Amino acid sequence: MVHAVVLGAAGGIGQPVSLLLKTNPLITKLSLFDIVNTPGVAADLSHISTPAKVAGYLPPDDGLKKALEGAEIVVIPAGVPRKPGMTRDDLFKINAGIVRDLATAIATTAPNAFVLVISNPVNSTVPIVAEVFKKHNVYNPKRIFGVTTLDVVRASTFLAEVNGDVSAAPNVTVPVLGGHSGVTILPILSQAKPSLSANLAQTDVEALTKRIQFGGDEVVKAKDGAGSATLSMAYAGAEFASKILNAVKGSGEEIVTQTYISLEADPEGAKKVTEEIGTSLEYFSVSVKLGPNGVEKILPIGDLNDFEKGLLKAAIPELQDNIAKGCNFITAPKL
Ligand SMILES: NC(=O)C1=CN([C@@H]2O[C@H](COP(=O)(O)OP(=O)(O)OC[C@H]3O[C@@H](n4cnc5c(N)ncnc54)[C@H](O)[C@@H]3O)[C@@H](O)[C@H]2O)C=CC1
Ligand SMILES: O=C([O-])CC(=O)C(=O)O
Repeated sequence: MVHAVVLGAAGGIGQPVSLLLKTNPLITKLSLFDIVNTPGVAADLSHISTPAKVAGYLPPDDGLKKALEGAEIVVIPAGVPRKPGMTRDDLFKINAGIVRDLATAIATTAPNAFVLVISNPVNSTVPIVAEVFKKHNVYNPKRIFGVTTLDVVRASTFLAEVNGDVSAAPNVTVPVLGGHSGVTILPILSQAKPSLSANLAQTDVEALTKRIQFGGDEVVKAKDGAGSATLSMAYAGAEFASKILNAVKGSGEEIVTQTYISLEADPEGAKKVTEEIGTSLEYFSVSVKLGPNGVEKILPIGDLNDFEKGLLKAAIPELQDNIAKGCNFITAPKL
């Protein structure tokens, strides 16, 4: 019996992610909120013969509060996407306020829900959600996640392609750490499983790294003004939600994934990661073990080669700026 909510459910990601959540047998109630079109999306999905009972909500008559009542997992793809020439940080102006307002509603109506933040810039929007929760005295860093699964999905696909066997992609894993924008995305290809093809030259590794870091731009360019990744993001978002739900269910299997979180989620694990990074960062996409309460353990980064150490060093200034910008938006808002 799980009540899942999608905020921004009528959008390019919102619709397909709602579809995929409707097919998750663990979800028994699916509430869809957006500023437009949710009654139609909900009516459409409600004809699918899976357990979840679907309802659509709009802002009038306290729709957001009604959608969130009793929510156990909230997925947030609300906000504007990029157009060619824009960075994710350029979305901050519009999306920061949207995410703040939605986080306020969650903090007051469903403070114990798992919150999965998709809206960009993720490096800043996750700190925004966390600061709003702190303000309402309901902060639990184990339950607030930046969804970076698309980077992980891309890494598997692109590496399988480079290794010459795309069909192997489902069994290829690459930890992707750091953040979710350009140089802050850190694919740790030296830890890929199965390991990189031995005849891959360093120039190929660098090209592959760049492709994973800028995979979002590839889609923005191909869509040519019509938005950014939606379908692959919906797949990734539903995969991540399913990992959380399986961990909550306590299936017994070990669930490890990467996600952008506050390192406060596991102070013991964070100590080691901070030592490995060499700088104290409040938020970082790390490998985590998930459990019934969300983040159970932050896992160490592990060995990096010199190229990866260089990537990590290059990611830190942008991450620091993005984190500070998100936190300050709530703690020191400009008048
Ligand atoms: N984390 C990640 O890996 C990825 C993140 N994204 C981000 O996801 C976000 C959404 O992208 P798309 O779905 O393509 O955009 P979209 O424009 O197609 O959909 C966004 C939806 O949000 C709704 N919305 C706007 N303000 C709202 C509010 N206050 N409350 C509820 N809903 C509201 C809109 O009405 C629209 O339906 C963007 O910020 C994009 O950059 C996109 C791809 C990957
Ligand atoms: O590139 C974008 O703006 C959307 C996104 O985050 C991604 O596809 O990774």
